[in-house]
Amino acid sequence: MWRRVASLSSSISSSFLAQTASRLNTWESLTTGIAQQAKGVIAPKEKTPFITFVLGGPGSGKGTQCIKIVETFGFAHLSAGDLLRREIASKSADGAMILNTIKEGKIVPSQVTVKLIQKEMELSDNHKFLIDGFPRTEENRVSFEQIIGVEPNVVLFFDCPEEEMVKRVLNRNEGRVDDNLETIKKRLTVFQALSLPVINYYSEKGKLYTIKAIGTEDEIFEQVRPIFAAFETVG
Ligand SMILES: Nc1ncnc2c1ncn2[C@@H]1O[C@H](COP(=O)(O)OP(=O)(O)OP(=O)(O)O)[C@@H](O)[C@H]1O
Ligand SMILES: Nc1ccn([C@@H]2O[C@H](COP(=O)(O)O)[C@@H](O)[C@H]2O)c(=O)n1
Ligand SMILES: [Mg+2]
Repeated sequence: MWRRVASLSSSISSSFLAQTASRLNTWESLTTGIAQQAKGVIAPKEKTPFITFVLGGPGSGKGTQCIKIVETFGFAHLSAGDLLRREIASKSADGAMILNTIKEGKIVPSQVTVKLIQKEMELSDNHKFLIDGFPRTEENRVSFEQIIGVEPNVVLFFDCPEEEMVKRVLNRNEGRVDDNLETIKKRLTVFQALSLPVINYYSEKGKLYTIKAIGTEDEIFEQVRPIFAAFETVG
């Protein structure tokens, strides 16, 4: 588990703690922070996180390609949509609000989604994360930076024509409440208005890798593979 109770000795000097705190890498902001480290409550994670945001319109094939990335490169896959659907299924306090938002093809308040992602990251033993379907809006993006305190290393954008996305979603057959023509149209509008600006932001930052998301699943993965292979070589 990422967040472990540490057995740091209470006899550790304050100067040592100050030095340690100053060396803490970005991992620590995932937890409740340096203050708790200094109190000896939480042990730092050994490895720097490697974060990939996976973006693209509804049905562009994000989830499908994430499965292949996990199999090939050993990432932990955190799908924002799956985490939200799990909240609905667990009948949590936010469940009804999340269900209505998803049915409307709108975006759940960032605080809710980021907290779910944060919890999963903390529970994971992995340090390589694929965060699928997030950030969907500038608000999502800023909220992640503020709460988690890290930026992505890589941003993948699955670029797919609208008619292909609609066809795939309508054929998905997984019983999702948003897989109907009415909601898909709304989701496509939200994607254009709110998600494309986030994609442009990462393009300007030089972090964006655009994948032409047409062809077979294997053909598309052959565009994805070299991106992660290059990072593996770097170390
Ligand atoms: N290259 C492909 N060719 C044809 N169908 C595909 C391809 N990739 C994925 N699919 C199918 O399209 C549907 C949507 O794919 P997937 O669920 O991966 O998309 P997504 O981007 O995660 O969508 P959403 O944002 O709605 O979760 C699935 O039924 C999947 O099996
Ligand atoms: N960052 C996000 C991600 C998703 N949602 C809501 O969930 C719906 C389904 O998401 P998928 O990634 O599984 O397609 C999406 O349409 C949103 O309603 C969200 O609010 N914020
Ligand atoms: Mg998906």
